[in-house]
Order: sequence, then C-alpha cells, then structure tokens
Amino acid sequence: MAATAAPSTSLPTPRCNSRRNIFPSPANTLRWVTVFKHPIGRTQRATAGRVESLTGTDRSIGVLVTDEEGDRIRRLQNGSDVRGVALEGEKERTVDLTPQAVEAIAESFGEWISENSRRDQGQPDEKIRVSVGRDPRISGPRLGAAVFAGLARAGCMVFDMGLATTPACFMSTVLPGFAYDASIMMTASHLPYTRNGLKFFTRKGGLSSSDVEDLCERAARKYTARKMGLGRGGGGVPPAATRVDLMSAYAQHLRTIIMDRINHPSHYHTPLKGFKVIVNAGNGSGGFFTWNVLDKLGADTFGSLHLEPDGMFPNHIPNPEDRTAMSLTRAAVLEHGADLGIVFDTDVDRSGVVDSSGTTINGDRLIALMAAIVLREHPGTTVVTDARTSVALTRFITARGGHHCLYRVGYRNVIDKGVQLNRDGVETHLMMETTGHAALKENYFLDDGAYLVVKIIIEMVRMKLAGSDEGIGSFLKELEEPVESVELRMNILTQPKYAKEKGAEAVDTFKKFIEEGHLQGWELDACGDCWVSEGCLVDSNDTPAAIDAHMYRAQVSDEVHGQHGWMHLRQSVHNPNIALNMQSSVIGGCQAMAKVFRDRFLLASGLEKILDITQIEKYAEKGTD
Ligand SMILES: O=P(O)(O)OC[C@H]1O[C@H](O)[C@H](O)[C@@H](O)[C@@H]1O
Repeated sequence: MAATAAPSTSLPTPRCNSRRNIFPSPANTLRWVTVFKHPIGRTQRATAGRVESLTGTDRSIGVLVTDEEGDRIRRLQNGSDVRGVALEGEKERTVDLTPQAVEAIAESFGEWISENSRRDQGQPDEKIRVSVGRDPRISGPRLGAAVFAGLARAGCMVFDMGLATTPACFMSTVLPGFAYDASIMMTASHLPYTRNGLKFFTRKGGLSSSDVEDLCERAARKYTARKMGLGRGGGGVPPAATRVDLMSAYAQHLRTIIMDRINHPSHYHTPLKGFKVIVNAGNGSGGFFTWNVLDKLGADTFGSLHLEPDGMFPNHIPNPEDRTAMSLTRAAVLEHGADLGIVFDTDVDRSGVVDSSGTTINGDRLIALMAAIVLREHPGTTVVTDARTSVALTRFITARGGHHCLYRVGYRNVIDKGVQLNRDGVETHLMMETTGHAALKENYFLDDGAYLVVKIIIEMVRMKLAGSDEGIGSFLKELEEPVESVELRMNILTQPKYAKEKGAEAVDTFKKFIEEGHLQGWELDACGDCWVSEGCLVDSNDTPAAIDAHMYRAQVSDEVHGQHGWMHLRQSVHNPNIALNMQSSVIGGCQAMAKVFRDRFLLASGLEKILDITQIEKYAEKGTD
C-alpha cells in the first residue's frame, strides 16, 4: 500500500548489482566485520568478498556477526513491505517473523523516522508519535506487543489503533486530531493466516523498497548484535501504548466525501437511501465500511458476507483477485437484487466490485472503470498501470483521450511512477495495478480500496440522479476481453538464501536471449502504446537491488498472425518463484508462446536446472494450466 505526495526520503541507492547474496558465504560462519564511513553518508560494511551499505546511527566497529541469522531478517523484506511466516503450519517454511525480529525492525523504523524528522523539521526534543494498526490475523496481538516494544525502545510515543486498515494507517498521519509522525500496519494482505508483515508510512506516504531494505539491514545488525550479548537487550516491562479510535474518524472522513460530492437534492445526509449494497470483507478489516459508512448513509446492506474479523479467514482468501470471493459476492448481489457488490482484501488497500447484473469487475475491468471515471474528471490524463494489462485496455484508455503508461508490477512501483510523472510535469491522476491497488492523485497518491469504492459509489448515485438505470457496468461496454490470458509459475530450486539472486539471473537471461535474437519474432516491449517516450517498461532499473525492479515484457509475433500477444517475466515478491504472464489475441497463441519459451529459452539456456518448469511443460503440451 502506499501514498506519496512528495519525493521519497530514502537515501540514494548506489547503481550497482544486488547488494545481497552476490557472494554467498557459508551458513553460520562468524566473522569480524569492519565498518567504515562512506562519502555519501551511508556506511559500508566490508567482509571478505562482500560489501553492504548501511544507514543510521548503529555504526559500531568490530561487531561479531552471524550472517545466517542476520540474513533471515534481511530476507523478510518483500518489496516495500516486510513479510514473513509468523506461525507454524506451512510445509517447508519455518517461522521467521519472530517477535524478536519484529521488535528489531520496529525499533529501526522508530530510529529512522526520528532521524529523518529531526533532520526535516529541526525539532530535536519533540517525541516522535507513531500509530500502529493491524489486521485480524491471530499472530497480530503477539507481534503487536513486539512492535510497541521496538518503537518505545527507539524513544517513540506509541498509539494503538487496534483493528485497522492499511490506508487508514496512512490517514492517521494526516487526519486532524491524529496527525502522527508515522504509522505501522501489521498485515500480510491476502497471504495465508500463518503469515504476517509490516507496512510503514510517514506523512509523505509509504516507504519505498530501498527504504525497507535499509530498515531490515539495520534490524539484522541489531538482532545479531543482541544475540551475541552486545548492545541493549530486549525484555523488561511491556511498554504502554495509548489506545485511540482512528477508524471512526476515518469512516466519518469517507462519509463526508460521499455526502459532499453527491450533494443529494433531497436527503443530503443519507444519499445512499434506496440503494442495496453487498459487502464481502472476507473476514478481514473491511467490515467497518458496511456499518460505519454505508449503513449510516442510508444504504441497505442486508446479505453482506464475512464481515466479522476472523484471523483464520475461514471462508475464502480475502482478495478481489480470488475467484471464490468474486463469485460468492456475485451470487449475493443477484440473490438480493443489489445495485453493487464490494470485495475488499484483508487490509482494504485493494477492492473489486460486482455490478447489478452480476458482472465481476476486477483486474483490467476495474482499471477501465476507474479510467473512464477519472478521464471524465481530468480529460487527457495519464493512467499508469503494471505491464500485465491487455492491449484492449490501452485502446480503451486512448479512445477516451487518455494516455496509458505501462510500468513494472508491484503497487509501489506503479504509484511511484505516477508520482514521478507528475513531478516531471506529466499530469497523472490514476495509478492502478491489476491486483486492485488503485491510487489517485486527489487522495494523497494513496492506494485505498475503500476510497476506490467511494468513487464508484458516487458515480453510481450520480447516474441514478441523472435518470440512468444502466449501472456502473455500462462503462465497460467498449472494453474487449483478451482471447487468452494465462499466469504460470516456476519455483526456484535453490536454498532460500540464494533464490533472489538466481531469480534475477533467470529474468535477466530472458532479456538477454530476446535482445540477442534467440527467440524469433519476440521483441522487448519498450512501452506498449505508452507515450512516455523513454521506454519505462524496460527502463534503467533505477533500484537494481530490489527484485521488483527486474521484469521484462516481450511482444510476440508469428508468420501467420503477425503480432498477437505478449509474455511478461518477473520474480515473485513474496515467494521464491518466477511469475510468467502471457496474453494472446488468437486461440492457441499462449500455448505456442509456451512452447517457444520452453524449447528456445528454458532448455536452451539450461535454466530448467534451477527452475521447476512443470507448469510450463504442462501448458506447452496441453494448452491448460
Ligand atoms: O509477486 P507476487 O507473488 O505475484 O505478488 C505480487 C503482488 O503482491 C502483493 O499483492 C502486492 O500488493 C502487489 O502489488 C504485487 O503485485
């Protein structure tokens, strides 16, 4: 999740290869580490064949470090979030998001934010105020105590928001009466109940991947130093956190937006009177939207699903990309004759909807719907999306006078690209990922699933007031569906600590094979029909340390059909695997691409030795996954 209204506060990342695992060292080796000052303000740690950049105050000289323990904390970085296994129960995965690790990371964040605030605001004596929210995961309360302890140890005042949503955490830094310096949300979004994680916000928005990498680095060093009896230890009396009710204020903020913008001629305070809306919160944090927003505005929400928070997620994965979540919501919409169905993910930074006729609207359709709404408000604006969208979506946006910038997968990447375009003078009002993360310039560049739905609800009511009974699905009449769209995965067959390095190697070999012409008819896709001319899709990988910077899309042609599809290759942010997406405008086009990919790339490069290519083989042979 996200939000950024101003340039990132992160220190510049050196242009170099991944700074982790380039020269993997034997597990559990103890070694002396020399720390010296780097000219740009970071410190660098040099060991035999290994150099790492560090930031912060913890610059002890001669710290004895076990690489393995520290590396486990470093590996908790997942793009711009921290994610890990918090509970036993996963096959072949052990618990790595321990209270000790979480405490070290929270303490590092507390220190980082204190240093930055002092630098930015020149207020050395003010205590930093940090809010903490969580989703209903059962590991939440225990890890929450570790977050409080870490923040308190860093000298912060801690405010406990209890059950919250990710966007509400950001809003706690800007809403009057709260305005905290920073916020932490504990969530692992749609991942299984065994996982958990952390998202970090300042008033400028969500932290970037390189910021989070720095935090994990700092935490890894703290953790290992503590394990060796160096530095300040944990334990003692659990710190007090002040309990606050942020969610009520946030819900009121959303209600005010709906009332003001609809400005209903006869019932201003209950503009949703007469509308039936089904909410499916998937037992995550989204139930509040039903009773604290929709009901209070007069909507009939009878028939809503899975509103009670339950950290075991007993019904289905809380995810608008999940087929069960969408189809159950569709069934409820049709059964109750509702005007709209809403599906939230666990922490409500994403959503999907169902229209009154039962059309499920997520992925490209949701982007198209939002693009249509935003393009009416801001004619000619640019829309940034990840590069897994269809060619038809680009046509849909350009036909409405908009510009489509295709960029990297990963919500933070997409949002940051929009922020950068605006900064460069390219008006960009909408940034959306196919996963359902949608950020609007008008709303702090924050990807808020509830705000997204607020925009759609306002549109729905306005249409009714204008005398139309068509419903919001009517926006999509001109959106064509791709003939074939497939996602396959290849597990990386190495020890976890080498997976990122091997994954990056595989993705970069893909790029090299195409550039060198080994795959006839395949060409690296510079930018789709995007008008941002410098070729951002295959751009200069400005943060090459982050795995979510390595991804390429190839346009694919053959002699019979000409250009008929594309293939996109990248490393998963969450798991040690490579994700492959492809689309084609001809039947059998994806199978043909899978065959070429297997024979002329995977087998020819020898990568099949480090990747599990079972899914590719199956698709190449059978044309189904
Ligand atoms: O890399 P994957 O496992 O496919 O997950 C990638 C996705 O992870 C999360 O859902 C993030 O919120 C998305 O921004 C990202 O695209």
